[in-house]
Amino acid sequence: MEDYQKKMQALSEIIMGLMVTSLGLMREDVKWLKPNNGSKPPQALLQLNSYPVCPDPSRAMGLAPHTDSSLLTLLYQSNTSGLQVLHGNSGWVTVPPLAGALVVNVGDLMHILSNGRFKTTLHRAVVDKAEHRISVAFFFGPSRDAKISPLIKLTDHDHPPLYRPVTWKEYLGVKATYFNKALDLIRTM
Ligand SMILES: O=C(O)CCC(=O)C(=O)O
Ligand SMILES: [Fe+2]
Repeated sequence: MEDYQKKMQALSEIIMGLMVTSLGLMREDVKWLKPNNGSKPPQALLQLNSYPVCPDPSRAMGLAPHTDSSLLTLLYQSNTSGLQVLHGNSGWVTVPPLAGALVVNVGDLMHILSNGRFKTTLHRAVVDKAEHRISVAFFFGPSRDAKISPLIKLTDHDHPPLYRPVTWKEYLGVKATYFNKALDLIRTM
């Protein structure tokens, strides 16, 4: 488990770097991503999900629709389908498990950091009538003291910052109270 977490941490940092550079920025524009001069390293949480067999899946939900509060989430799912994402006019779309593949979910903090360029993903988990399903979610977030706000280089007169600065801890508090309305609550305009 420890080894898994270390590998997920390293992979998250690589994906995070690629996402930042895809916005035309440098990794250095996100100070806490490459900790030096005493700044704390990025944090993460591992969550193990277990969905028992359900005789009538139409009458139960494994995990209610939500967005993750992380920057990004690396999700391993066993070979039973269950994860669904809300996709425009298509409604809930199943993300089938692929052997050897992980699902990468954009979380709320990435939405904030990118000033809405990367959209947080609304998703849910449904249950199966024949198979017990498990999934392992690795939530990657910023260092404890980092205030996450839209990256300054992504904002200008025409693109003002849409969100106020928050730490991960503060944001989790807002989320615990307001759930799927949390992102709207820290919106500045
Ligand atoms: O089990 C799944 O596929 C989804 C899990 C999930 O969304 C979560 O742990 O936040
Ligand atoms: Fe999730």
